[in-house]
Amino acid sequence: MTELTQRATWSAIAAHTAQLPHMRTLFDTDPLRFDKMSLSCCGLLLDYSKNRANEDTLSLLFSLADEINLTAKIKAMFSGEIINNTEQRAVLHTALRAHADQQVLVDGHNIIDEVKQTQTKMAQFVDAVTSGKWRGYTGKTITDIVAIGIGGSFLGPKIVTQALRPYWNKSLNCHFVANVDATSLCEKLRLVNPETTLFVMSSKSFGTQETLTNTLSAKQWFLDYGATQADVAKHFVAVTSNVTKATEFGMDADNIFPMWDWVGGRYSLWSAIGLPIALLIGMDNFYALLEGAKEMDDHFLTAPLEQNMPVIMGLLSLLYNNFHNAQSHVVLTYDHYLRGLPAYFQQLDMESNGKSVTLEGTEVSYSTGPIIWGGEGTNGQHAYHQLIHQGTPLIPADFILPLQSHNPLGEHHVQLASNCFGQTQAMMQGRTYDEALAELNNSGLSEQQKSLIAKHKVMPGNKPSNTILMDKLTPTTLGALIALYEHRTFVQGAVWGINSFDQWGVELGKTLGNDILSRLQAENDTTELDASSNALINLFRAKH
Ligand SMILES: O=P(O)(O)OC[C@H]1O[C@](O)(CO)[C@@H](O)[C@@H]1O
Repeated sequence: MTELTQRATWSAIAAHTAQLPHMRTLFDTDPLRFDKMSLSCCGLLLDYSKNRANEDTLSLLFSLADEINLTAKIKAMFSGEIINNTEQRAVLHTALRAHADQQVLVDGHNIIDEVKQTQTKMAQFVDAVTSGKWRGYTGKTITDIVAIGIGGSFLGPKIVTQALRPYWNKSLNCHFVANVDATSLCEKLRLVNPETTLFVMSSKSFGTQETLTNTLSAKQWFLDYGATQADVAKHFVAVTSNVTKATEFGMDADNIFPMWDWVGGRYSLWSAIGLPIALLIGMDNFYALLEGAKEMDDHFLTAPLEQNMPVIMGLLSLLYNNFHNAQSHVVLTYDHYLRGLPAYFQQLDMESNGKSVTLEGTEVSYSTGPIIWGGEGTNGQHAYHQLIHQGTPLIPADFILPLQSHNPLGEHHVQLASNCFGQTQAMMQGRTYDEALAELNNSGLSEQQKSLIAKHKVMPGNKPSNTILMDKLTPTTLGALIALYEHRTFVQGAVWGINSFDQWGVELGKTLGNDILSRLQAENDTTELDASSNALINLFRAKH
Protein backbone atom coordinates (compact mmCIF):
# COMPACT_ATOMS: atom_id res chain seq x y z
CA MET A 1 0.00 0.00 0.00
CA THR A 2 1.33 3.45 -0.93
CA GLU A 3 2.75 5.21 2.10
CA LEU A 4 0.38 8.00 3.04
CA THR A 5 2.74 10.91 2.46
CA GLN A 6 3.88 9.45 -0.86
CA ARG A 7 0.41 9.79 -2.31
CA ALA A 8 -0.09 12.37 -5.04
CA THR A 9 -3.19 13.58 -3.23
CA TRP A 10 -1.18 14.19 -0.06
CA SER A 11 1.26 16.37 -1.98
CA ALA A 12 -1.63 18.11 -3.73
CA ILE A 13 -3.20 18.98 -0.37
CA ALA A 14 0.10 20.39 0.84
CA ALA A 15 0.51 22.54 -2.27
CA HIS A 16 -3.11 23.64 -2.18
CA THR A 17 -3.16 24.66 1.48
CA ALA A 18 -0.01 26.72 1.03
CA GLN A 19 -1.71 28.97 -1.49
CA LEU A 20 -5.12 29.31 0.11
CA PRO A 21 -6.00 32.95 0.92
CA HIS A 22 -6.95 34.24 4.39
CA MET A 23 -10.39 33.20 5.56
CA ARG A 24 -11.44 36.85 5.37
CA THR A 25 -10.94 36.63 1.62
CA LEU A 26 -12.72 33.29 1.39
CA PHE A 27 -15.76 34.85 3.08
CA ASP A 28 -15.54 38.11 1.11
CA THR A 29 -15.49 36.27 -2.22
CA ASP A 30 -18.30 33.82 -1.47
CA PRO A 31 -21.47 35.11 0.24
CA LEU A 32 -22.83 31.57 0.19
CA ARG A 33 -19.93 30.17 2.16
CA PHE A 34 -22.02 29.30 5.22
CA ASP A 35 -24.72 27.67 3.07
CA LYS A 36 -22.08 25.56 1.34
CA MET A 37 -20.11 24.69 4.49
CA SER A 38 -22.72 23.86 7.08
CA LEU A 39 -24.57 20.62 7.66
CA SER A 40 -27.46 19.47 9.83
CA CYS A 41 -28.12 15.95 11.04
CA CYS A 42 -29.19 14.09 14.19
CA GLY A 43 -30.31 17.28 15.94
CA LEU A 44 -26.94 18.97 15.40
CA LEU A 45 -25.86 21.75 13.06
CA LEU A 46 -22.18 21.90 12.10
CA ASP A 47 -20.90 25.22 10.79
CA TYR A 48 -17.51 24.38 9.28
CA SER A 49 -17.26 27.53 7.15
CA LYS A 50 -14.68 29.13 9.46
CA ASN A 51 -12.01 26.71 8.28
CA ARG A 52 -8.97 27.18 6.07
CA ALA A 53 -10.73 25.38 3.29
CA ASN A 54 -12.75 25.88 0.15
CA GLU A 55 -14.45 23.43 -2.18
CA ASP A 56 -11.11 22.42 -3.65
CA THR A 57 -9.65 21.72 -0.22
CA LEU A 58 -12.59 19.56 0.71
CA SER A 59 -12.49 17.78 -2.62
CA LEU A 60 -8.84 16.86 -2.09
CA LEU A 61 -9.58 15.65 1.45
CA PHE A 62 -12.46 13.50 0.22
CA SER A 63 -10.16 12.11 -2.50
CA LEU A 64 -7.68 11.12 0.18
CA ALA A 65 -10.48 9.46 2.15
CA ASP A 66 -11.51 7.54 -0.95
CA GLU A 67 -7.95 6.46 -1.63
CA ILE A 68 -7.65 4.90 1.85
CA ASN A 69 -11.05 3.23 1.36
CA LEU A 70 -12.67 5.07 4.24
CA THR A 71 -16.20 3.97 3.35
CA ALA A 72 -15.16 0.31 3.34
CA LYS A 73 -13.38 0.77 6.67
CA ILE A 74 -16.48 2.30 8.22
CA LYS A 75 -18.57 -0.64 7.02
CA ALA A 76 -15.97 -3.08 8.34
CA MET A 77 -16.24 -1.61 11.83
CA PHE A 78 -20.04 -1.70 11.91
CA SER A 79 -20.12 -5.26 10.58
CA GLY A 80 -17.90 -6.64 13.32
CA GLU A 81 -14.73 -7.30 11.36
CA ILE A 82 -11.62 -7.79 13.51
CA ILE A 83 -10.24 -4.28 12.98
CA ASN A 84 -8.44 -4.15 16.33
CA ASN A 85 -5.69 -6.29 14.90
CA THR A 86 -3.32 -6.35 17.89
CA GLU A 87 -5.95 -7.63 20.31
CA GLN A 88 -7.78 -9.59 17.62
CA ARG A 89 -11.09 -7.96 18.48
CA ALA A 90 -14.03 -6.45 16.70
CA VAL A 91 -14.91 -2.85 17.54
CA LEU A 92 -18.63 -2.74 18.17
CA HIS A 93 -19.63 0.05 20.52
CA THR A 94 -22.12 0.83 17.74
CA ALA A 95 -23.84 -2.50 18.43
CA LEU A 96 -24.70 -1.21 21.92
CA ARG A 97 -27.12 1.29 20.40
CA ALA A 98 -28.45 -1.01 17.67
CA HIS A 99 -32.12 -1.92 17.55
CA ALA A 100 -33.35 -5.35 18.64
CA ASP A 101 -34.19 -6.38 15.09
CA GLN A 102 -30.63 -5.80 13.89
CA GLN A 103 -28.05 -8.53 13.55
CA VAL A 104 -24.33 -8.23 14.23
CA LEU A 105 -22.35 -11.44 14.31
CA VAL A 106 -19.31 -12.03 16.50
CA ASP A 107 -17.86 -15.56 16.37
CA GLY A 108 -20.95 -16.56 14.46
CA HIS A 109 -23.57 -15.49 16.99
CA ASN A 110 -25.76 -12.41 17.03
CA ILE A 111 -24.51 -10.18 19.84
CA ILE A 112 -27.56 -7.92 19.75
CA ASP A 113 -29.44 -10.51 21.78
CA GLU A 114 -27.02 -10.33 24.69
CA VAL A 115 -26.85 -6.55 24.41
CA LYS A 116 -30.62 -6.41 24.80
CA GLN A 117 -30.60 -8.95 27.63
CA THR A 118 -28.12 -6.79 29.52
CA GLN A 119 -30.18 -3.67 28.88
CA THR A 120 -33.21 -5.52 30.26
CA LYS A 121 -31.19 -6.47 33.35
CA MET A 122 -30.16 -2.82 33.70
CA ALA A 123 -33.76 -1.64 33.32
CA GLN A 124 -35.00 -4.06 35.99
CA PHE A 125 -32.24 -3.01 38.36
CA VAL A 126 -32.82 0.69 37.74
CA ASP A 127 -36.53 0.21 38.37
CA ALA A 128 -35.89 -1.71 41.58
CA VAL A 129 -33.57 0.97 42.94
CA THR A 130 -35.54 4.03 41.84
CA SER A 131 -38.93 2.59 42.82
CA GLY A 132 -37.72 1.80 46.31
CA LYS A 133 -38.20 -1.93 45.88
CA TRP A 134 -34.44 -2.41 46.34
CA ARG A 135 -33.64 -1.89 50.01
CA GLY A 136 -30.39 -1.60 51.92
CA TYR A 137 -29.43 -3.94 54.75
CA THR A 138 -31.42 -1.89 57.29
CA GLY A 139 -34.47 -1.75 55.05
CA LYS A 140 -33.97 1.79 53.79
CA THR A 141 -34.20 2.86 50.14
CA ILE A 142 -31.12 3.92 48.20
CA THR A 143 -30.38 7.64 48.18
CA ASP A 144 -26.78 7.77 46.92
CA ILE A 145 -24.91 6.07 44.12
CA VAL A 146 -21.12 5.87 44.47
CA ALA A 147 -19.65 4.95 41.10
CA ILE A 148 -16.14 3.52 41.33
CA GLY A 149 -14.12 3.25 38.12
CA ILE A 150 -11.43 5.03 36.13
CA GLY A 151 -10.71 5.96 32.50
CA GLY A 152 -13.52 4.83 30.26
CA SER A 153 -15.21 3.24 33.27
CA PHE A 154 -15.45 6.67 34.87
CA LEU A 155 -15.33 9.48 32.33
CA GLY A 156 -18.36 8.43 30.30
CA PRO A 157 -20.71 7.97 33.28
CA LYS A 158 -19.33 11.06 35.01
CA ILE A 159 -19.55 13.42 32.04
CA VAL A 160 -22.93 12.19 30.82
CA THR A 161 -24.61 12.36 34.24
CA GLN A 162 -23.14 15.85 34.67
CA ALA A 163 -24.38 16.91 31.24
CA LEU A 164 -27.87 15.55 31.89
CA ARG A 165 -28.29 16.93 35.41
CA PRO A 166 -31.75 18.34 34.56
CA TYR A 167 -32.95 14.77 33.97
CA TRP A 168 -31.80 13.26 37.28
CA ASN A 169 -34.12 11.22 39.45
CA LYS A 170 -34.93 13.64 42.29
CA SER A 171 -34.48 10.96 44.97
CA LEU A 172 -30.92 10.03 43.99
CA ASN A 173 -27.52 11.65 44.23
CA CYS A 174 -24.34 10.42 42.55
CA HIS A 175 -20.66 10.54 43.44
CA PHE A 176 -17.70 9.38 41.35
CA VAL A 177 -14.51 7.83 42.66
CA ALA A 178 -11.67 7.22 40.22
CA ASN A 179 -8.23 8.17 41.55
CA VAL A 180 -6.46 5.81 43.97
CA ASP A 181 -5.65 8.93 46.03
CA ALA A 182 -7.69 8.18 49.16
CA THR A 183 -8.94 11.75 49.15
CA SER A 184 -11.11 10.94 46.17
CA LEU A 185 -12.85 8.15 48.09
CA CYS A 186 -12.84 9.69 51.55
CA GLU A 187 -14.36 12.98 50.39
CA LYS A 188 -17.30 11.02 48.93
CA LEU A 189 -17.75 8.63 51.85
CA ARG A 190 -18.07 11.60 54.15
CA LEU A 191 -21.19 12.57 52.22
CA VAL A 192 -23.08 9.29 52.31
CA ASN A 193 -24.78 6.88 54.70
CA PRO A 194 -23.79 3.19 54.28
CA GLU A 195 -27.40 2.15 54.90
CA THR A 196 -28.65 4.04 51.85
CA THR A 197 -25.64 3.90 49.52
CA LEU A 198 -25.20 1.71 46.46
CA PHE A 199 -21.68 1.18 45.11
CA VAL A 200 -21.40 0.54 41.37
CA MET A 201 -17.94 -0.83 40.67
CA SER A 202 -17.06 -0.63 36.97
CA SER A 203 -14.00 -2.23 35.46
CA LYS A 204 -13.94 -3.92 32.09
CA SER A 205 -10.82 -5.93 33.04
CA PHE A 206 -11.63 -6.20 36.74
CA GLY A 207 -7.90 -5.77 37.13
CA THR A 208 -7.36 -2.04 37.45
CA GLN A 209 -5.45 -1.29 40.64
CA GLU A 210 -7.21 1.98 41.43
CA THR A 211 -10.69 0.54 41.07
CA LEU A 212 -9.95 -2.61 43.05
CA THR A 213 -8.31 -0.65 45.87
CA ASN A 214 -11.14 1.86 46.03
CA THR A 215 -13.74 -0.90 46.05
CA LEU A 216 -11.99 -2.85 48.81
CA SER A 217 -11.72 0.30 50.91
CA ALA A 218 -15.35 1.17 50.31
CA LYS A 219 -16.31 -2.36 51.32
CA GLN A 220 -14.24 -2.08 54.50
CA TRP A 221 -15.86 1.27 55.30
CA PHE A 222 -19.24 -0.40 54.85
CA LEU A 223 -18.33 -3.31 57.16
CA ASP A 224 -16.71 -1.02 59.74
CA TYR A 225 -20.01 0.79 59.99
CA GLY A 226 -21.58 -2.43 61.29
CA ALA A 227 -22.82 -4.19 58.19
CA THR A 228 -21.97 -7.84 57.62
CA GLN A 229 -20.47 -9.70 54.66
CA ALA A 230 -23.99 -10.96 53.90
CA ASP A 231 -25.16 -7.35 53.56
CA VAL A 232 -22.60 -6.53 50.84
CA ALA A 233 -24.82 -7.90 48.07
CA LYS A 234 -27.43 -5.23 48.85
CA HIS A 235 -24.94 -2.41 48.39
CA PHE A 236 -22.33 -3.50 45.81
CA VAL A 237 -22.82 -4.30 42.14
CA ALA A 238 -20.19 -4.71 39.43
CA VAL A 239 -19.92 -4.03 35.71
CA THR A 240 -17.21 -6.05 33.99
CA SER A 241 -16.27 -8.31 31.13
CA ASN A 242 -14.42 -10.53 33.62
CA VAL A 243 -17.30 -12.14 35.50
CA THR A 244 -15.02 -14.82 36.96
CA LYS A 245 -12.76 -12.30 38.70
CA ALA A 246 -15.75 -10.31 39.90
CA THR A 247 -17.25 -13.44 41.47
CA GLU A 248 -13.90 -14.34 43.06
CA PHE A 249 -13.76 -10.78 44.41
CA GLY A 250 -17.01 -11.47 46.24
CA MET A 251 -19.52 -9.79 43.99
CA ASP A 252 -22.87 -11.56 44.07
CA ALA A 253 -23.41 -13.27 40.69
CA ASP A 254 -26.83 -11.63 40.31
CA ASN A 255 -25.22 -8.22 40.81
CA ILE A 256 -22.75 -8.51 37.94
CA PHE A 257 -23.61 -6.69 34.71
CA PRO A 258 -21.59 -8.06 31.79
CA MET A 259 -19.77 -6.18 29.06
CA TRP A 260 -17.71 -7.50 26.19
CA ASP A 261 -14.23 -7.48 24.73
CA TRP A 262 -15.53 -5.91 21.54
CA VAL A 263 -16.30 -2.70 23.46
CA GLY A 264 -13.29 -0.53 24.13
CA GLY A 265 -13.14 1.15 27.55
CA ARG A 266 -13.27 4.66 26.10
CA TYR A 267 -16.26 3.64 23.96
CA SER A 268 -18.19 1.85 26.71
CA LEU A 269 -20.62 4.33 28.30
CA TRP A 270 -23.37 2.85 26.10
CA SER A 271 -22.91 -0.55 27.78
CA ALA A 272 -23.65 -1.44 31.40
CA ILE A 273 -20.72 0.87 32.22
CA GLY A 274 -23.48 3.43 31.78
CA LEU A 275 -25.39 1.97 34.75
CA PRO A 276 -24.80 5.07 36.90
CA ILE A 277 -26.19 7.15 34.04
CA ALA A 278 -29.31 4.97 33.80
CA LEU A 279 -29.80 5.06 37.58
CA LEU A 280 -29.64 8.83 37.62
CA ILE A 281 -31.60 9.77 34.49
CA GLY A 282 -33.80 6.68 34.20
CA MET A 283 -33.75 3.92 31.61
CA ASP A 284 -36.03 5.76 29.17
CA ASN A 285 -33.56 8.65 28.99
CA PHE A 286 -30.69 6.18 28.73
CA TYR A 287 -32.43 4.62 25.72
CA ALA A 288 -32.84 8.14 24.30
CA LEU A 289 -29.08 8.66 24.71
CA LEU A 290 -28.51 5.43 22.80
CA GLU A 291 -31.00 6.49 20.13
CA GLY A 292 -29.21 9.77 19.55
CA ALA A 293 -25.97 7.89 19.05
CA LYS A 294 -27.71 5.46 16.70
CA GLU A 295 -28.96 8.34 14.56
CA MET A 296 -25.36 9.49 14.22
CA ASP A 297 -24.27 5.90 13.49
CA ASP A 298 -26.78 5.63 10.66
CA HIS A 299 -25.66 9.00 9.31
CA PHE A 300 -21.98 8.00 9.49
CA LEU A 301 -22.67 4.68 7.82
CA THR A 302 -24.87 5.97 5.00
CA ALA A 303 -24.18 9.64 4.24
CA PRO A 304 -21.88 10.39 1.30
CA LEU A 305 -18.46 11.54 2.48
CA GLU A 306 -19.20 15.06 1.27
CA GLN A 307 -22.29 15.25 3.51
CA ASN A 308 -20.94 13.22 6.39
CA MET A 309 -20.50 15.18 9.62
CA PRO A 310 -17.89 12.94 11.36
CA VAL A 311 -15.96 12.60 8.09
CA ILE A 312 -15.85 16.36 7.53
CA MET A 313 -14.80 17.07 11.12
CA GLY A 314 -12.19 14.31 11.08
CA LEU A 315 -10.66 15.37 7.76
CA LEU A 316 -10.56 19.07 8.65
CA SER A 317 -8.83 18.27 11.94
CA LEU A 318 -6.35 16.11 10.03
CA LEU A 319 -5.76 19.03 7.65
CA TYR A 320 -4.44 21.18 10.51
CA ASN A 321 -2.60 18.33 12.16
CA ASN A 322 -0.74 17.24 9.07
CA PHE A 323 -0.59 20.29 6.81
CA HIS A 324 -0.51 23.22 9.24
CA ASN A 325 1.54 21.65 12.02
CA ALA A 326 -1.19 22.12 14.61
CA GLN A 327 -0.21 20.16 17.70
CA SER A 328 -3.48 20.42 19.60
CA HIS A 329 -7.20 20.85 19.19
CA VAL A 330 -9.38 22.71 21.67
CA VAL A 331 -12.99 21.86 22.52
CA LEU A 332 -14.91 24.81 23.99
CA THR A 333 -18.31 23.92 25.40
CA TYR A 334 -20.49 26.98 25.79
CA ASP A 335 -22.75 25.20 28.27
CA HIS A 336 -21.99 24.63 31.95
CA TYR A 337 -23.52 21.15 31.85
CA LEU A 338 -21.00 20.19 29.13
CA ARG A 339 -18.00 21.42 31.11
CA GLY A 340 -16.61 17.89 31.43
CA LEU A 341 -16.86 16.99 27.76
CA PRO A 342 -13.31 18.07 26.80
CA ALA A 343 -11.90 15.67 29.41
CA TYR A 344 -14.02 12.87 27.96
CA PHE A 345 -12.86 13.66 24.43
CA GLN A 346 -9.26 13.66 25.71
CA GLN A 347 -9.38 9.96 26.51
CA LEU A 348 -11.55 9.18 23.51
CA ASP A 349 -9.18 10.77 21.02
CA MET A 350 -5.77 10.69 22.67
CA GLU A 351 -5.99 7.08 23.88
CA SER A 352 -7.30 6.11 20.43
CA ASN A 353 -4.96 8.05 18.15
CA GLY A 354 -1.91 8.64 20.34
CA LYS A 355 -0.05 6.03 18.31
CA SER A 356 3.19 6.05 16.31
CA VAL A 357 3.09 2.81 14.33
CA THR A 358 0.68 1.76 11.62
CA LEU A 359 -1.56 -1.30 11.78
CA GLU A 360 1.32 -3.20 10.15
CA GLY A 361 3.74 -2.02 12.86
CA THR A 362 5.63 0.42 10.66
CA GLU A 363 6.74 3.62 12.35
CA VAL A 364 4.70 6.54 11.00
CA SER A 365 6.46 9.37 9.14
CA TYR A 366 3.69 11.87 9.85
CA SER A 367 1.85 13.33 12.84
CA THR A 368 -1.01 11.34 14.31
CA GLY A 369 -3.29 12.14 17.24
CA PRO A 370 -3.16 15.77 18.48
CA ILE A 371 -3.44 16.94 22.06
CA ILE A 372 -7.10 17.44 22.92
CA TRP A 373 -7.91 20.01 25.56
CA GLY A 374 -10.53 22.59 26.41
CA GLY A 375 -13.10 23.71 28.89
CA GLU A 376 -16.32 25.63 29.27
CA GLY A 377 -17.04 28.93 27.68
CA THR A 378 -17.04 31.74 28.59
CA ASN A 379 -14.47 30.82 31.29
CA GLY A 380 -11.76 29.98 28.74
CA GLN A 381 -11.92 33.51 27.35
CA HIS A 382 -10.52 34.70 30.66
CA ALA A 383 -7.85 32.03 30.82
CA TYR A 384 -6.34 30.71 27.55
CA HIS A 385 -8.08 32.43 24.65
CA GLN A 386 -5.26 34.98 24.60
CA LEU A 387 -2.94 32.27 23.30
CA ILE A 388 -5.56 30.95 20.89
CA HIS A 389 -5.90 34.42 19.33
CA GLN A 390 -2.35 35.79 19.49
CA GLY A 391 -0.09 32.89 20.41
CA THR A 392 2.32 31.26 17.99
CA PRO A 393 0.72 27.77 17.87
CA LEU A 394 -2.22 27.21 15.55
CA ILE A 395 -5.03 25.68 17.64
CA PRO A 396 -8.17 24.68 15.75
CA ALA A 397 -11.23 24.97 17.93
CA ASP A 398 -14.66 23.36 18.24
CA PHE A 399 -17.34 25.55 19.80
CA ILE A 400 -20.44 23.75 21.10
CA LEU A 401 -23.59 25.67 22.06
CA PRO A 402 -27.19 24.62 22.75
CA LEU A 403 -29.51 27.33 21.38
CA GLN A 404 -31.80 26.99 24.39
CA SER A 405 -30.78 26.83 28.03
CA HIS A 406 -32.26 24.52 30.65
CA ASN A 407 -32.10 27.55 32.92
CA PRO A 408 -33.39 30.54 30.98
CA LEU A 409 -32.68 33.66 33.00
CA GLY A 410 -32.71 37.22 31.74
CA GLU A 411 -29.87 38.01 29.33
CA HIS A 412 -27.64 35.11 30.37
CA HIS A 413 -28.10 32.84 27.41
CA VAL A 414 -28.01 35.52 24.73
CA GLN A 415 -24.77 36.81 26.28
CA LEU A 416 -23.35 33.29 26.29
CA ALA A 417 -24.23 32.91 22.60
CA SER A 418 -22.80 36.34 21.74
CA ASN A 419 -19.50 35.38 23.37
CA CYS A 420 -19.40 32.05 21.57
CA PHE A 421 -20.07 33.53 18.15
CA GLY A 422 -17.84 36.54 18.82
CA GLN A 423 -14.90 34.26 19.61
CA THR A 424 -15.29 32.30 16.40
CA GLN A 425 -15.52 35.55 14.43
CA ALA A 426 -12.44 36.99 16.13
CA MET A 427 -10.49 33.80 15.44
CA MET A 428 -11.46 33.96 11.79
CA GLN A 429 -11.07 37.64 10.95
CA GLY A 430 -8.51 38.80 13.47
CA ARG A 431 -7.59 42.47 13.53
CA THR A 432 -5.18 44.18 11.11
CA TYR A 433 -2.61 46.79 12.10
CA ASP A 434 -4.64 49.53 10.41
CA GLU A 435 -7.78 48.45 12.27
CA ALA A 436 -5.87 48.41 15.54
CA LEU A 437 -4.39 51.85 14.83
CA ALA A 438 -7.81 53.27 13.96
CA GLU A 439 -9.16 52.03 17.29
CA LEU A 440 -6.52 54.20 19.01
CA ASN A 441 -7.40 57.40 17.16
CA ASN A 442 -8.94 59.14 20.17
CA SER A 443 -6.75 57.46 22.74
CA GLY A 444 -4.67 60.58 23.43
CA LEU A 445 -1.51 58.50 22.94
CA SER A 446 1.46 59.84 21.01
CA GLU A 447 1.86 58.63 17.43
CA GLN A 448 4.78 56.50 18.58
CA GLN A 449 2.74 54.96 21.40
CA LYS A 450 -0.22 54.35 19.08
CA SER A 451 2.03 52.54 16.63
CA LEU A 452 3.53 50.41 19.39
CA ILE A 453 0.21 49.47 20.96
CA ALA A 454 -1.34 48.81 17.55
CA LYS A 455 1.42 46.30 16.81
CA HIS A 456 0.53 44.53 20.04
CA LYS A 457 -3.16 44.57 19.21
CA VAL A 458 -2.78 42.96 15.81
CA MET A 459 -4.51 39.55 15.66
CA PRO A 460 -3.61 37.45 12.64
CA GLY A 461 -6.98 35.73 12.44
CA ASN A 462 -7.29 32.89 9.95
CA LYS A 463 -7.66 30.71 13.07
CA PRO A 464 -10.01 27.83 12.24
CA SER A 465 -13.07 26.79 14.18
CA ASN A 466 -16.14 24.61 13.89
CA THR A 467 -19.35 25.61 15.61
CA ILE A 468 -21.79 22.88 16.62
CA LEU A 469 -25.30 23.94 17.58
CA MET A 470 -28.18 21.92 18.98
CA ASP A 471 -31.64 23.15 19.86
CA LYS A 472 -31.29 21.92 23.44
CA LEU A 473 -28.98 19.60 25.40
CA THR A 474 -31.06 16.45 25.75
CA PRO A 475 -30.17 12.74 26.07
CA THR A 476 -30.71 12.37 22.34
CA THR A 477 -28.60 15.34 21.21
CA LEU A 478 -25.88 14.38 23.70
CA GLY A 479 -25.82 10.85 22.35
CA ALA A 480 -25.48 12.15 18.81
CA LEU A 481 -22.73 14.58 19.85
CA ILE A 482 -20.62 11.93 21.58
CA ALA A 483 -21.06 9.48 18.71
CA LEU A 484 -20.04 12.29 16.35
CA TYR A 485 -16.71 12.58 18.15
CA GLU A 486 -16.26 8.79 18.33
CA HIS A 487 -16.59 8.60 14.56
CA ARG A 488 -14.47 11.73 14.03
CA THR A 489 -11.72 9.90 15.91
CA PHE A 490 -12.24 6.81 13.75
CA VAL A 491 -11.91 8.82 10.52
CA GLN A 492 -8.53 10.20 11.52
CA GLY A 493 -7.19 6.84 12.64
CA ALA A 494 -8.37 5.28 9.37
CA VAL A 495 -6.52 7.84 7.27
CA TRP A 496 -3.37 7.51 9.40
CA GLY A 497 -3.59 3.73 9.10
CA ILE A 498 -3.21 3.21 12.86
CA ASN A 499 -5.06 1.02 15.34
CA SER A 500 -7.34 3.41 17.21
CA PHE A 501 -8.67 0.67 19.49
CA ASP A 502 -5.78 -0.75 21.48
CA GLN A 503 -3.74 1.06 24.13
CA TRP A 504 -0.41 -0.67 24.61
CA GLY A 505 1.15 2.59 25.75
CA VAL A 506 -0.60 2.47 29.12
CA GLU A 507 0.88 -0.90 30.18
CA LEU A 508 4.53 -0.02 30.93
CA GLY A 509 3.71 2.66 33.49
CA LYS A 510 1.45 0.25 35.33
CA THR A 511 4.07 -2.52 35.32
CA LEU A 512 6.87 -0.27 36.53
CA GLY A 513 4.49 1.22 39.09
CA ASN A 514 3.84 -2.24 40.52
CA ASP A 515 7.58 -2.86 40.84
CA ILE A 516 8.04 0.50 42.56
CA LEU A 517 5.11 -0.22 44.87
CA SER A 518 6.96 -3.30 46.15
CA ARG A 519 10.13 -1.21 46.61
CA LEU A 520 8.26 1.49 48.51
CA GLN A 521 6.97 -1.20 50.87
CA ALA A 522 10.26 -3.15 51.12
CA GLU A 523 12.49 -3.42 54.19
CA ASN A 524 15.41 -1.54 52.61
CA ASP A 525 16.02 1.45 50.39
CA THR A 526 16.21 0.98 46.65
CA THR A 527 19.54 1.34 44.89
CA GLU A 528 19.24 -0.71 41.71
CA LEU A 529 17.18 1.71 39.61
CA ASP A 530 18.17 4.99 37.93
CA ALA A 531 19.34 7.67 40.35
CA SER A 532 16.10 9.62 40.10
CA SER A 533 13.81 6.68 40.78
CA ASN A 534 16.02 5.47 43.61
CA ALA A 535 15.98 8.93 45.19
CA LEU A 536 12.25 9.48 44.83
CA ILE A 537 11.45 6.05 46.26
CA ASN A 538 13.75 6.52 49.21
CA LEU A 539 12.54 10.05 49.91
CA PHE A 540 8.99 8.69 50.13
CA ARG A 541 10.14 5.81 52.33
CA ALA A 542 11.83 8.25 54.68
CA LYS A 543 8.46 9.84 55.37
CA HIS A 544 6.57 6.61 56.05
O1 LIG B 1 -12.35 -0.62 32.85
P1 LIG B 1 -10.98 -1.04 33.31
O2 LIG B 1 -10.57 -2.38 32.78
O3 LIG B 1 -10.83 -0.91 34.79
O4 LIG B 1 -9.94 -0.01 32.61
C1 LIG B 1 -10.02 1.35 32.96
C2 LIG B 1 -9.26 2.16 31.94
O5 LIG B 1 -7.87 1.80 31.91
C3 LIG B 1 -7.44 1.69 30.55
O6 LIG B 1 -7.40 0.34 30.21
C4 LIG B 1 -6.06 2.27 30.35
O7 LIG B 1 -6.04 3.60 30.67
C5 LIG B 1 -8.51 2.42 29.75
O8 LIG B 1 -8.51 2.06 28.40
C6 LIG B 1 -9.74 1.98 30.50
O9 LIG B 1 -10.87 2.76 30.19
